[in-house]
Amino acid sequence: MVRRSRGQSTRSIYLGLACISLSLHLLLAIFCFSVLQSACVLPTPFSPAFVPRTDPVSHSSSSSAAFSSNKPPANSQNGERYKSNASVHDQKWNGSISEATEEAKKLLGVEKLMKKEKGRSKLEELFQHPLYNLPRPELQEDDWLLRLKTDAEAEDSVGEDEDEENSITNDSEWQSASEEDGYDKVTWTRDKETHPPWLQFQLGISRWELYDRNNPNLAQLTHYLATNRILGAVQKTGGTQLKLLLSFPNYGQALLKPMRQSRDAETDVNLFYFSDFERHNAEIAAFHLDRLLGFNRIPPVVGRLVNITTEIRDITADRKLSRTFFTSPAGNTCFYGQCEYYCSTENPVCGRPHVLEVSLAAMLPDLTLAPRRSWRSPWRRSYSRTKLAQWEKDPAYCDTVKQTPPYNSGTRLVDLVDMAVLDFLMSNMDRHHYETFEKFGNETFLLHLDNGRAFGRHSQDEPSILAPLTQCCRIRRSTLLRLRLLSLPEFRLSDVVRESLDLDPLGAVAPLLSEPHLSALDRRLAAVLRAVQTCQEKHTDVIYDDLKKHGDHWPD
Ligand SMILES: Nc1ncnc2c1ncn2[C@@H]1O[C@H](COP(=O)(O)OP(=O)(O)OP(=O)(O)O)[C@@H](O)[C@H]1O
Ligand SMILES: [Mn+2]
Repeated sequence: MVRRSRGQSTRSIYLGLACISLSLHLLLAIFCFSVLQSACVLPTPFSPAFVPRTDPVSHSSSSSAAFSSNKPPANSQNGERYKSNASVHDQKWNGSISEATEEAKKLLGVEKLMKKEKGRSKLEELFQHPLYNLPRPELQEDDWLLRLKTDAEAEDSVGEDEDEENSITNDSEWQSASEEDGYDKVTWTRDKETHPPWLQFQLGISRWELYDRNNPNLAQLTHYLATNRILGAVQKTGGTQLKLLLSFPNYGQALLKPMRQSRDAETDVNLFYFSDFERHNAEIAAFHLDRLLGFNRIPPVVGRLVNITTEIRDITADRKLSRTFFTSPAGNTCFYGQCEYYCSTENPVCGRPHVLEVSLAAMLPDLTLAPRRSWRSPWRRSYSRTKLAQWEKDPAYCDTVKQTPPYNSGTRLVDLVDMAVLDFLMSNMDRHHYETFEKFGNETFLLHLDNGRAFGRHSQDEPSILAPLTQCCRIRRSTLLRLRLLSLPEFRLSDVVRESLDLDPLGAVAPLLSEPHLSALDRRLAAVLRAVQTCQEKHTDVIYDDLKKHGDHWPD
């Protein structure tokens, strides 16, 4: 009797355990199902991991959409996307849990997305910070570099265009060219919406910056540079190294710099700064870094894979360039062009066998429309193997500079310091000149053009690049506060640069900056902050307070 009841109770314990185990499994299954499902519906075009990382060229459209995204992921547009994707997956995953798991495993980058969800996007958070959204002064008419002529002006000026500097006559000038083979028919009107991205970019240049980071045109511009058909390619004159000017069917142009050495090759220690090769990835990374520092003073640059046989050799009308093409012993198409440095058979630019990585920079308006002034940098190096420049010998050099126009008034000196900070972070020793738009006189930003010799070495820093800061002990408050922000773990400079560069089409081929270069950025940022600290210990007027007009709630 006792044995039977004991047998019964053992059976009910087993039954109970089986029930508990079953419900636990069920719970686990429900939990897994919900986690996997949310991992699959999270991707939006704002997330670079959403993009298959095997086809860099075709993925550029979504990646450049991500480019301009400064909005939080939880905006209404994404909310809508979330809903519709969820319902698709509800239908799809009516099958068993194991099927669902398999489906989930197949998805690329799920793990990365889940991490990202947990960690949020540092880049998006950075661009939402008040220091990146300072109220801008209302722009007056003469604060824009270019403007479209009114109908009346356009009619008056037929045949006498020289009268009107800085104005574009709209479509009439382009009509004749559109008859040429390959160009698009011009359908632009005075309405901004009808303008191709390159024209919107040029019309958006103001006295204070090259572009507005929040303008959606920026993404369209980089997308079009990365994907548009190449109609023409000629050598670009000016400067010392090989570069090409590409033309597109919508009349846009781009400045091409080719990959000349492996991305991770550190500059040879025995090469002078003025003998180093230029790097295509440095041009791309410099644009991203400048944007992350809140400067917006480098024309947008994007990476692209080009077929040098079909997209350059076969279409170029530049005889001097086409004569330099050859097939290497390894069967790769190569060319070397004509220029002062490294344009010889011994230093060819080669495809694999035809494909070459390049950087493409959006072109500034033609010099006839928007003339620029080139300024010799007071901290220019000697470009000699033996001589030192004056600033390298005289510790009080800045006292002289401070008294010399245009550095004796306005913001020119702190503009130079901004440029020195950018250059120190990326170790660019080649800033011999800088340019400004003539129209804006001395009250304007400095163009940070030509960054090809940056990011040459990661294992070493070059303190002399910071001379404008260490010798003048002056820095804009907004710059300093942004630098401090970028030194915090939640916005760490290396992390936001990595995330930003991941959005470039070439980021899918290999990281545009290797990890040692990224950590060098953090190390150098700490050095800049230490230099400011040292200045503050000796001087009281280190900070140029450009934030006063925005209220006094900023920390010191
Ligand atoms: N995005 C651009 N749009 C229009 N013009 C540009 C652009 N970038 C550069 N330039 C012009 O082309 C010239 C040459 O470009 P860059 O300085 O990059 O070439 P480089 O061969 O590296 O020159 P250098 O030998 O002087 O270092 C620049 O001085 C500048 O005036
Ligand atoms: Mn250069």
